Amino acid sequence: MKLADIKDDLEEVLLTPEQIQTRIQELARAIEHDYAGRDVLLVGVLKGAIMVMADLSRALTLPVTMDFMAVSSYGSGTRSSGVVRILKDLDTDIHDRDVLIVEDVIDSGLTLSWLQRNLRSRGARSVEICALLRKPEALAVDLDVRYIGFDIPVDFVVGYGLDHDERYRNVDGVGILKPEVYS
Ligand SMILES: O=P(O)(O)OC[C@H]1O[C@H](OP(=O)(O)OP(=O)(O)O)[C@H](O)[C@@H]1O
Ligand code: HPA
Ligand SMILES: [Mg+2]
Repeated sequence: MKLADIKDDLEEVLLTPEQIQTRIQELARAIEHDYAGRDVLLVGVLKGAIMVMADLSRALTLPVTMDFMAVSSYGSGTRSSGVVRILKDLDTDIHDRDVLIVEDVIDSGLTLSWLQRNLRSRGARSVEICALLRKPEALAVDLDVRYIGFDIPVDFVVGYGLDHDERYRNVDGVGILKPEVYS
């Protein structure tokens, strides 16, 4: 679906598909530079990261391996509960591996703060974060993020993997959801 198909539900368009793809190419160049000659494992955080994972991995000229985790802290609400549950764990042993977590959005930061600590405790050589979006004014924890696509306002956003109650993930860009749609 295109942003235009959900325009009635949107307050405004935040990022067009073109803006997202341009930024993903830039992130890919930075990652290639930093990980040259290393064997990187991309860890996508389901489900939100599916689009970033698909596009970023294909933008890279490095050979990578990919794995996925599913964690949930939101349920169907629009606020993080802070309680992170593993719904699906990695298939990969990450001891001594260079891990790059791929995420769609950093909101409170609670999910990634917990996940980064969890993966580091498994003995990974490095655990860095690449997130397409970050809401600096919503951050509730200090988070060490290596690669960031866009800093955005605190509004609830959907599209390009991001859902509200499981809808809108298949929209090609990112838009701000009208508050009346979720309240
Ligand atoms: O920084 P935080 O406040 O922790 O929020 C960010 C997290 O919340 C969303 O996931 P969600 O739990 O909604 O699952 P989903 O990816 O399946 O939508 C999003 O994809 C991040 O993983
Ligand atoms: O703005 C958001 N949109 C969708 N999912 C989210 N999870 C945290 N913040 C968001
Ligand atoms: Mg979600």
